[in-house]
Amino acid sequence: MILRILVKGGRIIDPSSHTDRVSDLLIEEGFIKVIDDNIECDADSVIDAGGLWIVPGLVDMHCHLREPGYESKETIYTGTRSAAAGGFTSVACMPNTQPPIDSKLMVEYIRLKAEKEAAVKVYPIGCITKGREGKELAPFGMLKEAGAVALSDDGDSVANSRIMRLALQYALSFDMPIIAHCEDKGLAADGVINDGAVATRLGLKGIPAAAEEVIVARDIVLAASTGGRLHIAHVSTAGSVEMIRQAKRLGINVTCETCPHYFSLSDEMAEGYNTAAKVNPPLRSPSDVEAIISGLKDGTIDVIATDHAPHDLSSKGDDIYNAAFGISGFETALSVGITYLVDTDILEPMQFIAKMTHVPADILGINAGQLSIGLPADVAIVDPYAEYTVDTGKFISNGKNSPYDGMRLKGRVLYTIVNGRYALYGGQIAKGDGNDNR
Ligand SMILES: NC(=O)N[C@@H](CC(=O)O)C(=O)O
Repeated sequence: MILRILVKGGRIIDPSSHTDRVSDLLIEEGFIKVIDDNIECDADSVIDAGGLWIVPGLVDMHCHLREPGYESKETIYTGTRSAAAGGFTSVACMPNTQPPIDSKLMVEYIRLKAEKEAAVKVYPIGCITKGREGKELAPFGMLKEAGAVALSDDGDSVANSRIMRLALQYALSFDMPIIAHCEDKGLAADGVINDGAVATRLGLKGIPAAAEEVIVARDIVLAASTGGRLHIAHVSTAGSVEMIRQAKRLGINVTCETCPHYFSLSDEMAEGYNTAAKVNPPLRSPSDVEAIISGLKDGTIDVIATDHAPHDLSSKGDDIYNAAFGISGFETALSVGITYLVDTDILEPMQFIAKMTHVPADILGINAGQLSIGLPADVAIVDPYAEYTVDTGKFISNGKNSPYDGMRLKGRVLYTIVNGRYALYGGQIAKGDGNDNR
């Protein structure tokens, strides 16, 4: 096992300490030991990081690892290796598994399985309601005690406003955020792509922006009246961004995330009845994409999360009506951000990295997303200039469902270090104890 890793001459970007400078970083026995210019010492592994970014291991507050219940789509083993390939060192997984994560036992199951098999740190998110049925609150206190970091019925809204109100109130006692999937099922009906010109041209049933926005509005009202901690998941429309902007101005306790596909792709991707572009909420119009970008720029949108939603080939198929919603997102998230936000000068590297590191970590209340002396060494080393063509056949994830397949993107993760051990080395998933393939 490697005890010392010395990273030489990289651009250290640590938004939590407002650091952006070229320096060396020394990792010893799992922890960040020194960050300084010209560290001279013997090390078991030395990385020449000239021209590379050294960033805190990325934190994803919204992903689907599919275990238990949907192991043909993904497992904790494959999903966390896919996360490592994308530079993530901490991921929070959604509870829409089978059975759902709505009890102490289920949270413990995920944590034990992760302890044995995961390549990165896994933080379970518990259900808001028992069985995700929207009827009765799950036991928040027990979920928290077992290690759940947030609550969500993701995949569905809590349709009953009274239950949602109770959830926001009750979660306050445990200081847990409620992560809201905002979708009015009556309005979304059996739509498959965004309701708009593209849906009309293709003759497909649309999901209107209002399906998201009416629930965003409701949940903001409920957060205002309860003081509860509301985090709105996968924001996709201009109307949602504007409401959240106003809510923040009014001092309402709300944060939100968007996903790489909502700032880089529009509903035009559905052309050719492309099932890889079918996702919930759907890819929206170009003007929504613009609004998401301005929300990221002015800070209305706090977090970039992947909503990594892997599916097997048979769940996607060719029939857009029957295909499952979801995009396999871990392995393209960072490069989509570099290509569409940093390279285009919309965000500074520091602003961009903040939304994928300490900001989601702070919302979840986990000790991650920063490069500080004495903290566990969770680090990603990235070549921000490397261009490549996405080939989903090469994804580590079992989910090959990505609309970026064949696209040119910029930015590659070369090394991912978790607790001072390599999970990714030279772009390859590490074997054995994490340091065997050096
Ligand atoms: N985001 C998606 O398109 N899919 C999610 C669930 C969901 O949020 O609908 C999934 O679990 O596959």
